[in-house]
Amino acid sequence: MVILASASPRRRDLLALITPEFEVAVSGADESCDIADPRKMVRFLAEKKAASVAQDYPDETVIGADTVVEAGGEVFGKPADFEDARRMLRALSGNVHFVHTGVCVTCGGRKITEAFTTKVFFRPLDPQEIEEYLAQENVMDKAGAYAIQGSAARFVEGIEGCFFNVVGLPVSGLYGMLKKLDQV
Ligand SMILES: Cc1cn([C@H]2C[C@H](O)[C@@H](COP(=O)(O)OP(=O)(O)OP(=O)(O)O)O2)c(=O)[nH]c1=O
Repeated sequence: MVILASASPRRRDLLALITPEFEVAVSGADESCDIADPRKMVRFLAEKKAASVAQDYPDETVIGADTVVEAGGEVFGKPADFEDARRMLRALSGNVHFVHTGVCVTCGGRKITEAFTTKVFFRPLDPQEIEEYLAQENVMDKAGAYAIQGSAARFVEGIEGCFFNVVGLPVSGLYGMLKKLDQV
């Protein structure tokens, strides 16, 4: 059985594109981390989430993931509050940023961890549209304070890399990891 160690409804929908049958177990792992390098950070946190659920399901295939946004040398997780969200969107406006998702799959003592990166180009946003967007969409549970799958789509001029990685789970990358472990 495959177990998704995640409370994210987006990750649930994306994993369903790979396998129709899986269970969800929410990881109690705390997400604090003092690693500065974002790709190392997301790998570490993905491993932590998978490991905390694998304790209860040692013989199952457990998937953990973590997503952050890297912009101009800063790393953005989920915003702490509205002001933080505003600050993130202002930093992303008219700039290129990177979305990194770490994925860890554990399976009966075996473990694979990878980081996937997508480059995202935002057009310049005026302060009013940032306010309108923040009033309209719940961004508090989104890394970088936006959802590419929602109305922030209109901010995005283009991407390089996996779209689904930005939404929280690199579908083809995860498929490859599960295949290596003979789980698909
Ligand atoms: C950039 C971006 C992020 N996100 C989401 C994906 C992740 O759910 C979230 C980043 O937070 P995470 O801490 O990676 O994940 P989570 O807390 O939602 O879920 P869990 O730890 O239980 O697995 O941001 C989008 O949905 N769309 C986007 O465009």
